Order: sequence, then C-alpha cells, then structure tokens
Amino acid sequence: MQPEFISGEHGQRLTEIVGKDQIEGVLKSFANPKTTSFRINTIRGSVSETISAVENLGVTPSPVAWCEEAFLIPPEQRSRLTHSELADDGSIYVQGLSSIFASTVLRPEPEQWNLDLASAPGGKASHMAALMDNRGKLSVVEPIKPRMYRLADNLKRLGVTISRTYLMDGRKVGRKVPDRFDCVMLDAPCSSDSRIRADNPDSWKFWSERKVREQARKQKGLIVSAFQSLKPGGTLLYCTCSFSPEENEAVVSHLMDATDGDATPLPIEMPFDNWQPGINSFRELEFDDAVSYSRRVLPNEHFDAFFLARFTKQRPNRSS
Ligand SMILES: C[S@@+](CC[C@H](N)C(=O)[O-])C[C@H]1O[C@@H](n2cnc3c(N)ncnc32)[C@H](O)[C@@H]1O
Repeated sequence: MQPEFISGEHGQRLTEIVGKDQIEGVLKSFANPKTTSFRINTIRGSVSETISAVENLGVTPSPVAWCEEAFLIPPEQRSRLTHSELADDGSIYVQGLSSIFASTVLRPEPEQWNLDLASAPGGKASHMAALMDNRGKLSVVEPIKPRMYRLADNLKRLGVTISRTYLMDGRKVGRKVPDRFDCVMLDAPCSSDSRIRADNPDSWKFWSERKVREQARKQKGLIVSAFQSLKPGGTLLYCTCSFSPEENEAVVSHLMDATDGDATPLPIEMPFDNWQPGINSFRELEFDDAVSYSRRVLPNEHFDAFFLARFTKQRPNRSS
C-alpha cells in the first residue's frame, strides 16, 4: 500500500510522465529495498586488488557489466561497506548506480581541462578525476560553504590531486571562463523526487510544484552558463535526479532556444533496458525535438530515477 502522496496527486503526475505501462514499476521502486552500488576508486588502487579487500569484509559484490569499477551488493550488506576502512580511506565510494552511469556517459579523458559545475559532495567529480587518471585539470564549483568544504574534504580523501575548488554560483561561470572546458558535468540541483521512499515521509516533505518551478528557473541559468563555458567540440552532460519535465525536457528546450542552433544534442548509448527517451510534451508544455536524444532512467531495484542529456558545441560563444 503506497502512502497518499505517492498514490495520489504525485502518482498521477508520474503516470503522465512515464506512462501507464511503467508506473507500477516506478511506484514499487519507492517501496522496495535497493541494492547498494559502489565504485572502486582507481586513484587509490586497482580494481582487482581492491575488490579482494572488499570481499574480505564478508560481502558478495557482483560486477556491473558497463562499468569496470562499479559493483553491487545486497541491501543487508550495506553497513559492512559504509563502516569499513576501505570507505574511510577512499579506496571505495558508495554511490548510486545512476550517478556512476553519468560520469561514464560524459567520458572525461586524461590531460583534459574539465568542469563540474554543481559539484558537492563530489561523487561525480571524483569519478571524473579517476576516469582522467588523475591527470589534467578539474575545476569544481559549489556555492554553499559547508557543502564546498565537504566537497574539498571528499576529493582530498579520495586522492584527487587535479581539482581546484571554487565557492561560487555556477550561473556566473560561463561568462567568467567562456569556451574553456573539454567536458562539463552539470548535475543540477533539483526537486529530487527520485529520492522518495514510501516508508519515509521526510523524503517528500519538501517536494512541491512550486519547488519544481523554482529549480527549473535556476537550472535554465545553469545550463546556459555550462554551455558558455564549454569549448567548441567539447561535451556537456546535463542530468538531474528529478522526474519533472519542467526540470528536464524544458531545460533542454531552453538551451536549444538560448543558443540558437549552436548546441547540438548527442546520442547516449544505454547499456541497460530501464529507460525512456525524453517526452515531447507535458500538460501545457511543448518541447524541442532535441529531447528525443535525452534519456530518462526508470528506477528499479538497482537504479534511482535519473535524467540525462548530452550536447556538443558547434562554435565559440557569439559574444566572445
Ligand atoms: C545534485 S547535487 C550535486 C551532486 C554531485 N554532482 C555528486 O555527484 O556528488 C547539486 C549541487 O548543486 C549545488 N548548487 C545549488 N545551487 C547552485 C548554483 N547556483 N550553482 C552551482 N551549484 C549549485 C547544491 O548545493 C548541490 O550541492
């Protein structure tokens, strides 16, 4: 039995987004326990050595086919991992599978200069640094001071030596450093309804359509800034852990409008089945055709809901 919020008004909204065929699986995923996913931090040690140390904790990791450094364990083994020395010393990082997937889609490489525009607590930034083999430069931005300190601490604990942390509003970055970065990650602040758990009313206490609208306004500013900061030929990944089309397809459409053809959507290869393409319209909103390249990850026993859109840039900013 789902609580009123999920089965009622919000459930109706979700049905309009994912469709009648998928809604049951989505609602189930709010109620059922999830496997715990984690990433071996290859900056600290090799996958083979670290996974043996993980097995010595008495857990039974299974590999994730599309990411060499990612593994899953059953939910009841989670605390053995989170309370381990391997977590404390940064050999492993417990991270949602959708979040791990995001950095593999962006695919940063060694020796690039890359940016994470909304970075705390640093899960994706530290994965980007590992994929870059801790070589090159990684700029990370976070405007909330305590979160920025936590981000800097996490990156240090995980052995990231290529990052520089900036306390600032991401909406200002594009004008400050136009046409600069090879890869830009924008894992935007959002209304986070993928985090809803049926047994925890606190998990939806702060969700409202007003919050969705507020976040959407901020996300539109952030995505334009992220795009301005991208080098021509570079790659931008926009993602959220929200189901809301206002925070996803509408933000993609805003970028396409605001950049007047300079942003080109890129396909995203999906190595698993639980996803849908972006939707063309939602209630009174109509979206740009570019949303057909976007992907909405549907939640299940392994994944949280997630939205991803990838772009490249054709030419330098017109004003620069
Ligand atoms: C979804 S979280 C990022 C999670 C992170 N990428 C990770 O994988 O660990 C979004 C972050 O954006 C930050 N944020 C909020 N407003 C922002 C802004 N105007 N510019 C940049 N970041 C912002 C939030 O404080 C939060 O830390």
